[in-house]
Amino acid sequence: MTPPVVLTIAGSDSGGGAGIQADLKTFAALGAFGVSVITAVTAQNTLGVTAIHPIPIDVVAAQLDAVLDDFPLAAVKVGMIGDPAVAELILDRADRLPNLVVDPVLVATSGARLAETASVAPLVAYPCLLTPNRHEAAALVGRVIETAEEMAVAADELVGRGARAVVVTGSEGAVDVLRFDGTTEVLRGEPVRTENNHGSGCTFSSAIAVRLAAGDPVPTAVRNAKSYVTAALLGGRDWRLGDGPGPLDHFVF
Ligand SMILES: Nc1ncnc2c1ncn2[C@@H]1O[C@H](COP(=O)(O)OP(=O)(O)O)[C@@H](O)[C@H]1O
Ligand SMILES: Cc1ncc(COP(=O)(O)O)c(N)n1
Repeated sequence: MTPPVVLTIAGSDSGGGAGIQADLKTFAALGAFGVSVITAVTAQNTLGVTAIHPIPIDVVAAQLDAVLDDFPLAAVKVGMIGDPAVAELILDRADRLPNLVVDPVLVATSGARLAETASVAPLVAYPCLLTPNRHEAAALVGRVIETAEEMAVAADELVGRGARAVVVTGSEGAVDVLRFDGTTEVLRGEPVRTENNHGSGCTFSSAIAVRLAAGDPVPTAVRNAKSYVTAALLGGRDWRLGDGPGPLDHFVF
């Protein structure tokens, strides 16, 4: 059977654990056919980011149009965009981008700054499914977020700005908060004791996109994606693929 096509619009991670590389592995692992629009090339490994080269906007647009002109997209995941012009491009083509999941990538797990808050601002007001981690949600609402209650208030505020649904993720504690359709759901996962969490956010948002493409309602897609990330974190727990926080085992199944 022909698989559903899922698009990632994101940056390349030379270390293979996050960005486009994590997205395409997640798509393949969960049964989707992945296509990609690369917005930036990062020189990166498990220890950090040493260079960022944004792709010129006309080349980003050409990639997007090449994909749109030939593939029936079932869902789209947006990761690192780096430049407000890319956000504007996505908004301009948004009526052809179904099941839009936006991970407002601002800071890498290693702490390196990957984008300015202003670059994702135009997308935050679009009715997409937003997946900020606690720190990204804090940058978007302009205050520190620590507790699940604060995550819920921030998610509600971001829905108020136009998002269709918001999941604020809590990293190691494995507690995420979903705000959708007027209700708040606190998702309590199994906390995995691991150093290897590089790309967990990219993997989570990509898995949500695949599950939406498969027809899951939003809360089911988010729960299924969370189970997949937990399994991939468990699978890669003992891997030693670099001196810093390593990647997940995307093909754990
Ligand atoms: N150590 C962990 N154990 C269990 N779940 C985790 C762990 N680290 C991250 N997660 C989960 O991975 C998903 C991605 O979240 P997060 O790591 O916060 O994203 P980001 O990479 O953007 O910081 C969330 O569902 C979060 O709860
Ligand atoms: C190119 C690129 N995109 C995104 C991330 C965020 O990774 P994480 O999922 O660990 O927050 C990254 N480190 N590099």
